[in-house]
Amino acid sequence: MTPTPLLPDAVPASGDRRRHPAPAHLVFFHGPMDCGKSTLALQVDHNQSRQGRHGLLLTQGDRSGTPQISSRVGLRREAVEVDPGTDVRLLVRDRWAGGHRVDYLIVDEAQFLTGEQVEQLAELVDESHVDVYAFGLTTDFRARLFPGTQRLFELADDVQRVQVQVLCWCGLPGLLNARVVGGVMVREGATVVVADTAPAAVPSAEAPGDDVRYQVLCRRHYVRGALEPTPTGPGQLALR
Ligand SMILES: Nc1ncnc2c1ncn2[C@@H]1O[C@H](COP(=O)(O)OP(=O)(O)O)[C@@H](O)[C@H]1O
Ligand SMILES: Cc1cn([C@H]2C[C@H](O)[C@@H](COP(=O)(O)O)O2)c(=O)[nH]c1=O
Repeated sequence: MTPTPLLPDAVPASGDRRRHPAPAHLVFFHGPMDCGKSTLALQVDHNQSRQGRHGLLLTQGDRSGTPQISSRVGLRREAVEVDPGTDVRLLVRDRWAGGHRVDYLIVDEAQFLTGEQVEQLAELVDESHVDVYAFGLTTDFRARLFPGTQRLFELADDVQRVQVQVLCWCGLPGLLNARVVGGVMVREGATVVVADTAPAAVPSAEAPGDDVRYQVLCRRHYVRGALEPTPTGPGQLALR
């Protein structure tokens, strides 16, 4: 953890402790792609702001290509884009310096945070009484924890798997994100390649000109690399 906390000597009226006497929390909601994380992020923001609390929305590499939190349900809200060099404590402090309240943070695409940024979030919770609600992928296309996710698992007060099930093509719950490049499932490449689950053409630095998409699979079909059954592949059909 960083030993030099950016303690807000003059925390503005953000933490009205009479109305919110409970300690602040770092909560992490996680799941595979398309399980409703961004939708939930916007719902949490909506419910918090209805209480008169003031939130700051952060994201990184939203699929829309713009600084916003966008849900496939159709909801979207403007957000502040962060990158691996952003000190989230300074972001909040700058808001306070500008006279804005920040009672809570909504952090979408939290899997892309660095471990240090997760520690900064924990510091905001513990030292400045800012609630943090983070939303992100559990694992990458190699079925390994993202670094930000791992640190959130380690530090969050509360870790919750998003309840909505994404279904593999076989009907079982989908847990793992397959990356599909040019129609083929790949297991090597850059950790971060922003793209959707819908089959749309997205230029990729690692495979220029190829379409990149993701498909959520159950573990068995992820391990076997079975994107879907094909009429010419009885072995794949037999997997069902
Ligand atoms: N037309 C629709 N009607 C109802 N629900 C939808 C529709 N389109 C998408 N969804 C829901 O939105 C979910 C994806 O939400 P989203 O917040 O974009 O996911 P994530 O951020 O986890 O990738 C889907 O699992 C599905 O439940
Ligand atoms: C598995 C995996 C995903 N990504 C990218 C793809 C999308 O842009 C986001 C996840 O978006 P969602 O809101 O959860 O649908 O992450 C990646 O860069 N690397 C991966 O391994």
